[in-house]
Amino acid sequence: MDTILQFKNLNYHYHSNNKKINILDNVNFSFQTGCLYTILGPSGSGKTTTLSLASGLDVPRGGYVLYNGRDIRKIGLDTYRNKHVSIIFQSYNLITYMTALQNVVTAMEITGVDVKDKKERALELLSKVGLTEVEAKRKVLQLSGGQQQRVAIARALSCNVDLLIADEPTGNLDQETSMEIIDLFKELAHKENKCIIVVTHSQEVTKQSDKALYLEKRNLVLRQL
Ligand SMILES: Nc1ncnc2c1ncn2[C@@H]1O[C@H](COP(=O)(O)OP(=O)(O)OP(=O)(O)O)[C@@H](O)[C@H]1O
Repeated sequence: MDTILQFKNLNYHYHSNNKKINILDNVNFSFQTGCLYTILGPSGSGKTTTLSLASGLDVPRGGYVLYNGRDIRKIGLDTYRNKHVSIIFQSYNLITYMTALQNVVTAMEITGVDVKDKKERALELLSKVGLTEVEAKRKVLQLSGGQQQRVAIARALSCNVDLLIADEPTGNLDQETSMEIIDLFKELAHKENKCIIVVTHSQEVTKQSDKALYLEKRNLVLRQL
């Protein structure tokens, strides 16, 4: 296991009514490949902020986010988001008038991934996440919530990244389907050496992760599982 993502003296605050509100205060943590992490914490504690910083959607007020030892601002936030990290959302964010297959192929075209036969690669990824070819060729709205989240995961995998970041990926799913999605994340971490970071409110999801982090007093604390 190698360190892929590192928070170094990370600070984040915002101003409200001329008052400085601290969200993250000197956070230091290293995330490794081959590991599924969950981040838990009360509403408003800064979980989404943490994911936004990790995925380069926002920049810290102080400190660094390092990807393979390099400050992501030096890599360039657009390049980082395009080539090194994929984000999975609770609401899937798929293009609903397209098929599952078209969604994955379109993502590959946008990120400019270097694959000869994009359709074949997309079908392979959709099969890996548990969708049949018939399901892959259905419009996404004709798929269940769990199947749509699988499409979102296949899309995230299509740009060959080793770092997947998911914000409440099972928030819209029932318990059984949530566990299936978490099993899939675990498999990707353990068999394909991905680093997967999942924000969740669910204790059940947390129990399935390799390492559980809790946002407490503006810091990330490792919790015993
Ligand atoms: N730039 C900003 N301006 C104003 N408020 C902000 C800003 N950034 C974050 N906040 C506030 O900081 C707090 C932390 O937000 P964040 O969304 O990260 O929390 P969370 O733990 O993900 O919450 P939830 O579980 O409800 O999604 C919230 O109260 C949010 O409104």
